Amino acid sequence: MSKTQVDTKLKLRTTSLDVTYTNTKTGAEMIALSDINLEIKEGEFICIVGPSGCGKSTFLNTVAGLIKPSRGSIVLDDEKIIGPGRDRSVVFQSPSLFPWRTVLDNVLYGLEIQKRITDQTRKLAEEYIEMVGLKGYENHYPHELSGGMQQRVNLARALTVDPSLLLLDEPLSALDAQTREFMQEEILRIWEETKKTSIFITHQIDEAIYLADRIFVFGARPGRVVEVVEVKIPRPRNLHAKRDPEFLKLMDHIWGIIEKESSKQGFQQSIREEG
Ligand SMILES: Nc1ncnc2c1ncn2[C@@H]1O[C@H](COP(=O)(O)OP(=O)(O)OP(=O)(O)O)[C@@H](O)[C@H]1O
Repeated sequence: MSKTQVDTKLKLRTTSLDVTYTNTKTGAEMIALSDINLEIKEGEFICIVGPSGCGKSTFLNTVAGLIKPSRGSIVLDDEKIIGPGRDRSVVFQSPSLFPWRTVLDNVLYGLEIQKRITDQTRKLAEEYIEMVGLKGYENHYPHELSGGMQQRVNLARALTVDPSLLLLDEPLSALDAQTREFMQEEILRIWEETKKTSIFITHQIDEAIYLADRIFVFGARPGRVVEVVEVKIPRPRNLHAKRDPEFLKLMDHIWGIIEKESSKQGFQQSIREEG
């Protein structure tokens, strides 16, 4: 899907969003997110980057409905988010598959708990298994699959329930570098096919630029959006896009922001090493 084909319908809006964690023993409060005001359009692929501990996962989990905001609101498809819902699927870093279930039964799990297994949804599950490149593995068990294949099963499970919004929290970070690059291409291909609005957290700036329409760069303590970077590299993209001069310019720009934020907050670790 080219940039111009992205529907302009508003998908998600956060308004004055704050999240504060309270230490249950001491009662001490820690502001994890402060005044997040964002808009995401239907069909957009959004990446979130930022220094470690800046609240990326907290943001995703709040959109997932797993964390309650201490102030502000999140509206998805014109409805305020008040808890988890079937309109959102989350893919975490580790595949979290049931070892005693086959690939097909793992993919069907989401539909099963939503009591939506029919001949039609079963067919849909099979189609997603094919889309993620696992046709022929339907009756295999997780231990018979590589890490990359397991994460594909996870992705197929998340897509099969047909969520309105796909939330991905560092889904590729457990993979080796080569598999990760391959999976980045696969994720783009699947996104081009499904056009699912997606929010994807990563520590790798190049991964964010490669995948995203826009990148939300978070700053730390308290977590907030310091810049929204638009990626104008044309789609469809392939790995050659990583050598595009615009790509390298964006890399430098985003590194600059993150390093500045990290040093402001006294983060001594090299963020470059993480990427
Ligand atoms: N359940 C919790 N209770 C208290 N503090 C928490 C809790 N979860 C996260 N935090 C704190 O909130 C801040 C933001 O954490 P979060 O995991 O959202 O950051 P992150 O940007 O996703 O980090 P990373 O990049 O290292 O995964 C951190 O200081 C973290 O220690």
